[in-house]
Amino acid sequence: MSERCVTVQEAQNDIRMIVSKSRETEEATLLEAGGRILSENLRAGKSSPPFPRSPYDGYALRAADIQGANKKQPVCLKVVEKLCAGKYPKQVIGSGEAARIMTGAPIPNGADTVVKQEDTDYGEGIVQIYRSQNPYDHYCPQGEDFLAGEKLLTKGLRMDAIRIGIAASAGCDRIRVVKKVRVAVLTTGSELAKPGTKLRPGQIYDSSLYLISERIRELGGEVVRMNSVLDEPEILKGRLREAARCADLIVTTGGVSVGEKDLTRQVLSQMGADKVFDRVFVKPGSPTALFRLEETPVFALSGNPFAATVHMELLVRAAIARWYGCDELFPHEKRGFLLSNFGKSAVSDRYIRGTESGGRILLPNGKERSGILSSMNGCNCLVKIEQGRANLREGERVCYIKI
Ligand SMILES: Nc1nc2c(c(=O)[nH]1)N[C@H]1C(S)=C(S)[C@@H](COP(=O)(O)OP(=O)(O)OC[C@H]3O[C@@H](n4cnc5c(N)ncnc54)[C@H](O)[C@@H]3O)O[C@H]1N2
Ligand code: MOO
Repeated sequence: MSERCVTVQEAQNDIRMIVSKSRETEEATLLEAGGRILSENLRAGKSSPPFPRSPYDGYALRAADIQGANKKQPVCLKVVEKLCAGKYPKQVIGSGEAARIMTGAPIPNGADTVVKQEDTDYGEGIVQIYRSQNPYDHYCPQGEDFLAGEKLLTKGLRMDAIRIGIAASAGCDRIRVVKKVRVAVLTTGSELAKPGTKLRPGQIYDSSLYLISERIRELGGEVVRMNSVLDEPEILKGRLREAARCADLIVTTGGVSVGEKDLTRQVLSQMGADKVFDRVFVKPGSPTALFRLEETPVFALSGNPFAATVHMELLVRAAIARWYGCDELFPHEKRGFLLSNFGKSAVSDRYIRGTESGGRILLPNGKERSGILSSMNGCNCLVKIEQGRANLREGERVCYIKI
């Protein structure tokens, strides 16, 4: 069968076609909701604040009563009630009256403004007011934050601290979320050693297993299998079969190049997996392939940890975004400026590591080969160097994706 080499955009279109949006939802308490994806719109049951409230410690009164008041000619009002936060007013404020009020307490009917206590003599029975105010100055109306029935959060949004706070402010203690996508991560390579063990000659520590698994969790997935697999076809087959039984997506690394022990494609084909594409026209990680094993998408990433990271962000993340119907997770391109020069050109688009702040991107000095991971420390974006562009200088415009 002929080789299918796709651009990143074509690969992302393929992913949209083969990964279906999950319909499975569950309930999560607000304490469990961080990072989860809302599966239905969240509407306010009640207005917030539920009553007009005081933004200051002071006196609630009628603005008409204090017109022209100042320190030399104060207005005296009778204090008819004291209202702390949590109390509900019993009195209606009439002309010539005021209520002592604390921040957060309901403003009583009849009053239309609150004068800060610093602008009074702090009187208890009678208070002197030293300033004039307009109606609804220093006044938080009912529903100032949101009204009952208002849509506060749209389905497909990812819950973060602010959104959890918004849900809580609307009185929700549980929200409906999309069930977590279950992902199996298999790294392949007979040279891979488990961190914490002693390296034998020829071995290298398996960084990608931990890197990819943690990234899946950061993106809201559940890692259901984490296996490091020897370059042995039968072992790999067994692991892939198990993974297909329990996972919605499978991510493998290594074994996709042309070497004698590069078995991943071969094994997947022997298992009857359908090939979606063989290669991506991009550097690094051009040997990245996508298969479908019994309907489960299998992302076969290349072994070099940085190349695996690039395709984790461009492709696996696109799949997770699709699964959740969450556009915020999708690796959208943004535009920025380089703060460093970049010398290499490429026959295809190339992604390099960078650190972005305010649209300005610093590149680490050297150490950018796809097997090098340590210089990723502190990086927060992947910068796209378009095919044919060479000798990029500081100040040039580039596209990047945030990670
Ligand atoms: N003759 C050719 N050789 C290679 C080509 C080519 O076109 N012709 N392509 C190169 C490119 S580009 C890449 S990318 C790699 C992809 O190779 P594989 O995906 O088969 O990856 P491996 O050979 O298994 O590993 C590559 C490299 O990364 C190390 N590795 C692998 N897994 C891990 C891990 N989990 N943690 C840390 N390091 C890992 C591995 O030891 C190798 O050094 O092929 C090129 N070759
Ligand atoms: O595509 Mo590879 O990661 O450049 O060596």
